Amino acid sequence: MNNINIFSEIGKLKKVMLHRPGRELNNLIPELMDELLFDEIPYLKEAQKEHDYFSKVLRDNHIEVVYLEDLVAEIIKDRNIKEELIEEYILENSIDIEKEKSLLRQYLASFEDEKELVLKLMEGTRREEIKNTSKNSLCELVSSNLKFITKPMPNLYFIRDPFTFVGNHVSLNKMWSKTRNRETLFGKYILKYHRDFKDVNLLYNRNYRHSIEGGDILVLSKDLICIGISQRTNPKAIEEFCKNLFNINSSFKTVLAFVLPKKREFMHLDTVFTMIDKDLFTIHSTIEKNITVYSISSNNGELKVNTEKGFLENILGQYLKKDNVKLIPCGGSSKVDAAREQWSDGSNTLAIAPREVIVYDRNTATNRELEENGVKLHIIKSGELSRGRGGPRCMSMPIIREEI
Ligand SMILES: NC(=O)NCCC[C@H](N)C(=O)O
Repeated sequence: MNNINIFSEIGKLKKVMLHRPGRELNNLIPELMDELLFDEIPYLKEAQKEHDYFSKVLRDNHIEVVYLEDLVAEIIKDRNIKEELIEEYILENSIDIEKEKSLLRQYLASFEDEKELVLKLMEGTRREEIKNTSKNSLCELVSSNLKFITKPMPNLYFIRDPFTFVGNHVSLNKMWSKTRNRETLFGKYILKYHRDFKDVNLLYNRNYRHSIEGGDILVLSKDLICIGISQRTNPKAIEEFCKNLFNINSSFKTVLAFVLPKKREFMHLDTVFTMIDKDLFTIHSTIEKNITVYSISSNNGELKVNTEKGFLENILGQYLKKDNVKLIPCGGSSKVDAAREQWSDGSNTLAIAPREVIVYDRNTATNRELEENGVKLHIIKSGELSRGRGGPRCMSMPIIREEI
């Protein structure tokens, strides 16, 4: 089997990448909440406990768990790569003051331990960590009142979004927000230098103009991918992704593009729709009623786009060659439970095998519906992790799944 093998959302999961929430969460402050895409401040110690339990459930089910921070630490053992990463990180954080840049460079280079350096880049640097006593220019005077030299990256534990393994390939995503595009730098480095990933073909690149995020990309079968046209993913990016996908010698024949409301609570397709089995999905009812779906395929090297007609079950059934596709409503039949539980990622399940999923404990109505449909649940705690607006699927990046 290849180093990367993702031809469904449900094939037995063999290897997955995570990021353990770190001190970046301790750098969240109310005035930066909107910019950093958080609604609340999670309690780090509990968030780590919950995340460690998530990781244990995966390992107890014979899934190899690798951490992004360890992969990056491995490659920066090479001093040249370490320097290159520090330079690019400084550039991406748009620091205008030369003196500050050079102090930050020295500070970061002083981290001997590679993993500590990676965790520091993720955490951000508070102004008090580096003393720049000179206040000669207007920029220096103004920035002396700012709390951070580099801001934290608190969304990194939603590792689903910055890059996405598809088939034997990868999409290094261009993120909708400036803050999250910094996260894709770690993806860039492992895809460029890590022995397990450096020969993988790119379906998209972080320096492309239009945004596409991993939460919008769902690989349903070796033929079919679904992508959300969402707050975060632009139709132009989907066209470029499709061109590359169809040009590369891959098995995929069709991409279904789902039009989503451009709202924070539905920011990605996987906040409203996930795959549980070959013919079973979760859905949020607001989406199901109004959804427009376009199919994209390749016709003599050109993209061919059609508007699909009919119910979502039937559209999916047609492309998956299944007669009875069933959609399980998030929150069951209650509109109140549906709205509450979608907000806390009730629809954001992570399948570790067909009809076997990891879910948050708090979404009791959705979990009941899933069990009534014969789905095996692995329930994890969610008091702190859910505060970032992402669930088990958002917190995982599958690398290898068995084919189904
Ligand atoms: N795939 C996902 O839906 N990921 C959740 C991302 C949550 C994060 N706070 C964000 O706004 O980007």
